[in-house]
Amino acid sequence: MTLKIADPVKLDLDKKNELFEDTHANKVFEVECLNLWYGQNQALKDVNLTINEKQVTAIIGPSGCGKSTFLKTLNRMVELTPNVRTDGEIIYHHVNVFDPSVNLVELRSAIGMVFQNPNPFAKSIFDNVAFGPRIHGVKNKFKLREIVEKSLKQVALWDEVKDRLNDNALGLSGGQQQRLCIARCLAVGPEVILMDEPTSALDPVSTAKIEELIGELKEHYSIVVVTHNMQQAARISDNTAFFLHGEVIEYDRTDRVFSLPSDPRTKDYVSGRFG
Ligand SMILES: Nc1ncnc2c1ncn2[C@@H]1O[C@H](COP(=O)(O)OP(=O)(O)OP(=O)(O)O)[C@@H](O)[C@H]1O
Repeated sequence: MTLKIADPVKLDLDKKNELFEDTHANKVFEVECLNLWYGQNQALKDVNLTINEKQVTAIIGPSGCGKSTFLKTLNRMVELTPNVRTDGEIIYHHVNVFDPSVNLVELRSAIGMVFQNPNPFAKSIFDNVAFGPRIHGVKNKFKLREIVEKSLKQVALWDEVKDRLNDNALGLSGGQQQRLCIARCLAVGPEVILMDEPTSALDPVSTAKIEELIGELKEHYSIVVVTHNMQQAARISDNTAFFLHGEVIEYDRTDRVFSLPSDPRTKDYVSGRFG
């Protein structure tokens, strides 16, 4: 783990967050000078950070600090909100995601998203998982069945639902519905999974299962997770970014953010003094 400058002794602490870089990890995103406005309201301010491949990156911070906005900007879902304006760059595979040539359907398949409240479609368990592949033109029923089985196995739901794949997904428990939504996301073969408070609507047992699943998924996927739960961030993430009023105050290895934060505002937040 090194910083991107030659002489750490001369490190300007204000710049440290922007320069944190794990030189052993490949980058999946390089976010540079990202600003975002909803109408007149600036929600992201000069965000600079790199997100590592096949690691879990946690985004923490008090309500309204821009966590969800940042997450939804990574696959441009934020643009579904009217009057959004951005500047800066998000480099993903050497391409700026804001480039007009970027195909948004492809971008959002490669960078999938799981939301706070499980949101399965009012369709069968099978059809929920097969939905994305069908949109992408997979028609062969054996191929679809293979994708559905693989995706449900990846989220450890297969054994619980294999005998009732035609039942309505809304009959599943909240925790099962959330695992189904993750399976639905995996079925289109993403590289990155964005999770917006994926366990905040779940009971402790279901939460533990999702946390365990996140630990397994990072072997194959890069995961960015917004969480209000600092213990959760500490348990599941490799790196943590602390946002405040739309700015990244601190970004570092999770153990350092929680045990040796460099900014007093991070220290106050992680020790529960505000937020
Ligand atoms: N659709 C929207 N239209 C206008 N302003 C918005 C919209 N969504 C968010 N904002 C504003 O952008 C800022 C950041 O909001 P955001 O939802 O990203 O914060 P957050 O950190 O995810 O909050 P929370 O933890 O409460 O979910 C806030 O000032 C919020 O009011």
